Amino acid sequence: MAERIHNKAKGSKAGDGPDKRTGKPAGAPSARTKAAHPKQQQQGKPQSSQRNPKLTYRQQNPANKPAASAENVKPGDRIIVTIKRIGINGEGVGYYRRKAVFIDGALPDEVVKAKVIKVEPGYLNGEIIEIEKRSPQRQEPPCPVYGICGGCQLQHMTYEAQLQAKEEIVRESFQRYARLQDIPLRPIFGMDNPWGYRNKAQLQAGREGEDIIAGLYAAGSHRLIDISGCPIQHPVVNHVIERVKEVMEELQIPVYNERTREGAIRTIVARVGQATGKVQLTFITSTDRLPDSKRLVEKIRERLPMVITVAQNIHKGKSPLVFGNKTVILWGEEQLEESLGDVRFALSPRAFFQLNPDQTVRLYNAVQEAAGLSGSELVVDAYCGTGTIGLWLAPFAQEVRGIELIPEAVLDARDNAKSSGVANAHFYEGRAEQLLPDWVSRGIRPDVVVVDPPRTGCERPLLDAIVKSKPKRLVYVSCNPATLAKDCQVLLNGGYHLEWVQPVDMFPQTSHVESVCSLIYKGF
Ligand SMILES: C[S@@+](CC[C@H](N)C(=O)[O-])C[C@H]1O[C@@H](n2cnc3c(N)ncnc32)[C@H](O)[C@@H]1O
Repeated sequence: MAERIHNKAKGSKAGDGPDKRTGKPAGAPSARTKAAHPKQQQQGKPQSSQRNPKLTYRQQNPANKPAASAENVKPGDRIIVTIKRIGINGEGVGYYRRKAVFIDGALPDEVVKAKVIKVEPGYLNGEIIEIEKRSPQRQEPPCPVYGICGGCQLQHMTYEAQLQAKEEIVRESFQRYARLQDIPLRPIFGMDNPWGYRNKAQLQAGREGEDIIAGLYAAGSHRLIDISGCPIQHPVVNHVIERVKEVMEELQIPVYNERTREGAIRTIVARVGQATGKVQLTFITSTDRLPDSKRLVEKIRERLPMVITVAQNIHKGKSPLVFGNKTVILWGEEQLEESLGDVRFALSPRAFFQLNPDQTVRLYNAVQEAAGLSGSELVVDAYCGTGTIGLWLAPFAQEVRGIELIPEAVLDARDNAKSSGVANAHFYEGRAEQLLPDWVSRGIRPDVVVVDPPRTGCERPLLDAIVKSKPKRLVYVSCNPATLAKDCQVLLNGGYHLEWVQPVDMFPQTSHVESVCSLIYKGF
């Protein structure tokens, strides 16, 4: 089922949508009635100032009897919660009779009346019914599909408050998981303009009546939400996506239907080069043949002069990966040129590249500072992806060795080294938790190790090999403060000292926060 919601907020059936956590209908409002969505609710009523402050909430609201104790709480109960902080997924976190309550769309210092929707031994999930006391940090989210498309979690919060919340998330994680009460936390690197920063859109194609739509599935469902003019997407990318939809509609290009397994185009991917403004456009198809591809390319070339590549990637299977293995260039250049600082990249349609280039430069500068290179060091870049961090550091080191699991990413890393003229960086395919211990057992002792693992953090054998080989500096880059703090605790127990933690806001309006940790080996 597909749904189209334009900036002008056409009618929608979003109210049937499931809740992110439960997958059950959550009564999310349509774009037309968006002010009613918890994340978009502007003012709770009645005003707490109109009440008799001497009466308890229960005395003032006899009909809304709160549940007797946290143990007896059941789904459907109404509870009053004061929100203490923003949780790792962007939800408001408060306590009901000492039990944690997670409430989507609630902000710190707000008092909310919530319906309990899930009861677990350690926590409750609630849904806002009414905001009793509203935070001054609450704002009207600019996006008409906010709270429905699931891409952003914090648009209902001022940017300043988002940054503060992200610092708190990092601090809280170290307190909770590393038992460090007072960490050397630097102020987060925020963006001057926290909108329009994403250089790539990857949108599912669908149909609504005669219209072609492109968007994301509503969280936990197969309901496609059309996204027009996404405010965190680069404007050129938004423009390209809109024109491409028009051309597909004119030519009646068949889009893939998940249910019937008929049609061709599954996903539209548009990536803009930050330095050039040129766009690489890829159609991911479920079939080898893309119907009417010649006229499709012609019309795109006529209307979108910034597009320098039209590629087709074939993904026939059911795999959850977005791209298939085969890519054909239908017209134009094989690769998109991109650069970060002085490092140049040539990106094939499937190649991974950071989505926020400006903040990536700030992130990598922090990594470079933490690495403290003098030119004589052997640096290991574990979990290196397409080699971006290793290539950033290579001019300041004797040698860089990157380790990456995905073979294509290793090939891209080697290509990127070539196109940037970097001769002292070598990239190895394998598991960091196997290759590094193996190197250490063969007497290879890195001076600096950089780790940038997936959200799950580093595998224990890797941490053990680091502690065993004692590189003088360890740089931990992480997109998950919880696993970062847990892994840091292992390293601190192994003789490392936490010099500083630098959070970086790579994805404004979302709850994600990236951090760089500088750790120095001091022994005991
Ligand atoms: C967060 S990304 C980091 C990418 C890169 N450092 C960058 O800045 O673009 C994590 C990378 O680790 C890779 N990976 C996942 N598990 C791995 C493992 N056990 N050993 C080596 N690489 C792994 C993933 O394929 C992915 O490219």
